[in-house]
Amino acid sequence: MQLPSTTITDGGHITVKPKRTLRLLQLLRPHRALFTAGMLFLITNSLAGLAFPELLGRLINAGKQPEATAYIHEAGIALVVLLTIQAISSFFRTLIFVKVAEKTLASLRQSVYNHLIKLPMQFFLTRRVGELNSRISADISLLQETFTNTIAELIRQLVIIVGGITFLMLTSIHLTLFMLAIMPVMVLIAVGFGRFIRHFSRRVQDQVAASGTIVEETLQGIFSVKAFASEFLEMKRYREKTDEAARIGIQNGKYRAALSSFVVAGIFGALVAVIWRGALIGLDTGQLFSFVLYSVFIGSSIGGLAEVYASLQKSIGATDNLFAILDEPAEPLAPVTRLAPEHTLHGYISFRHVSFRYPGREDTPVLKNLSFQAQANQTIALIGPSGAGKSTIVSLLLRIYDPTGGHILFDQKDSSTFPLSALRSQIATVPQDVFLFGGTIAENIAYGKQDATDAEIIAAAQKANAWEFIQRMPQGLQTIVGERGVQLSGGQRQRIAIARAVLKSPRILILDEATSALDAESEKLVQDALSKLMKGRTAIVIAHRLATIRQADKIIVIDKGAIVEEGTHHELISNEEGLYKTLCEMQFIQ
Ligand SMILES: Nc1ncnc2c1ncn2[C@@H]1O[C@H](COP(=O)(O)OP(=O)(O)OP(=O)(O)O)[C@@H](O)[C@H]1O
Repeated sequence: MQLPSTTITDGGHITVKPKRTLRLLQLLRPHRALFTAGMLFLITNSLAGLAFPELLGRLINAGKQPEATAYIHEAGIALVVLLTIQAISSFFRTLIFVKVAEKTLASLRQSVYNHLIKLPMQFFLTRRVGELNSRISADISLLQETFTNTIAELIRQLVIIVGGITFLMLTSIHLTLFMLAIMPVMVLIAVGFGRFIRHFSRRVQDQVAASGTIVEETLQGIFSVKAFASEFLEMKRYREKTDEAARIGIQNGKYRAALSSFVVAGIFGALVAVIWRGALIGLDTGQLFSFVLYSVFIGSSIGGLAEVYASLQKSIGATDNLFAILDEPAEPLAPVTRLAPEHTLHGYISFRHVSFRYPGREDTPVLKNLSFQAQANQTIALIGPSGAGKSTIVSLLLRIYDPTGGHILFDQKDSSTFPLSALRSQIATVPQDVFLFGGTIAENIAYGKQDATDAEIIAAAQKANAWEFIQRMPQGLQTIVGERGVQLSGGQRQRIAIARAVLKSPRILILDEATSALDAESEKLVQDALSKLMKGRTAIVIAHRLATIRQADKIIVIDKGAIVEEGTHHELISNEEGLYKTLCEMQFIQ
């Protein structure tokens, strides 16, 4: 995948760069008013949290004041008010951030999908679809966390650190500096240590998983284990893996033990040192109490900041991946509402000296200087051995790819002068491997024409010889086809695809004959439907069974990307030396 120039990867580690952070924040732009409101609640919430230790300190000290009861009530009520403000602001802050995150992610999902579906075929050639899909959903979930929590946490922690230090400075600059010299260092060491341990725990889990795999595999393949008498070998392998897991686990335990003593000695030690020093310089109980509480707040915010930074780095990596997809140039597609007269096809097709190499396989010419014509309403059959280049011709016709040499003309005009969507909307394909979507039969037929009425769908199904079997199904047109149409037979799927093409009523028809033979009856139904469909249209037929193309106006024999013969069945069959004759003989056709 082509990554944008701003991506900086350093041994798999992604560093935060301002430009990339900005790109992440730009996603929030449409919701900036709502986001700002959320920010206000967040800041209110953080400030209220900040006042908490101070007020608590006052409450503790209130007993020593001359009119103790009044002071105690005052401080107590102030704390209740504070907690109410905190509760309310916390509610709205969470609500608003979730709203912003959900809206942002929905539009991000939509733009990534909308872009992805418009990317040219060559993008998909080098990527695994499953991987792309899980990548995108993982990256988007990461961003969900960022927009709901991470950004808010970052702000909250900054407010607490800055505000907390200010409060402390007001109490005692000397003690604050003392605290700052030891507390953050201890916290950061603890965070770093914690991360190291987490990495170690992952290694333990991997080892345990590896030993689990041995159990699973050997039990599934227990027959082979016994047949090869390898029980003792497997026992040894399992012992090694589990012993290793135990060894790493014990080592991990040592680090954990060290961390907990460090937390007790280091962090609590730092707190003790602060209280000690504070007592020495004469702070009273209340002041000392709020001082310690602020120190804890600040310490945990510094620790939290390190986590937030790591999580932001991951999100920026995720946005880089998503933006890399968005930065890929898409096909210039636009919805076809009405065909302009100059873009209406009349059915004449001409290949002129067309050459082609697949992107990424530039060293292998697939089509070599290919020229042929199809007059309007003619049927042209493409035949030739497997790998000759027949499907490639179809891909070029649909402009899935553009030729690397030569031209393809529709009605004497270069194919590149037609808008892609306008061109494709006038061509229908009935492919070999019919792909049916998981919806109803009606939806699948209407794929050729989204606004088709039920009557039109039924008429198309009748023309495609599909109506009879659809009618026999309990739910008729509303029958749900299973994933990839598994509940339908090959012949039935083909007839649905034909009905789709009937409904689309294309000017040009591309038929890729199924290689797997249908039974005689299905074959006849499919052939009948196809003959009806081909009438009055230009048809390009990729034929595997030569018996079906005798009536073609022209048969083009392709071998290794070049045309080796061209003519009608009768012309070609009389050439004793020809490839067509040989192929016919192999299929017992006279
Ligand atoms: N996406 C691709 N990337 C690279 N090479 C490809 C790609 N698709 C096909 N090819 C190569 O192009 C050549 C022509 O393939 P094509 O699918 O057009 O042949 P075909 O005549 O339709 O074969 P079949 O009858 O088996 O379907 C083959 O050598 C094939 O390996």
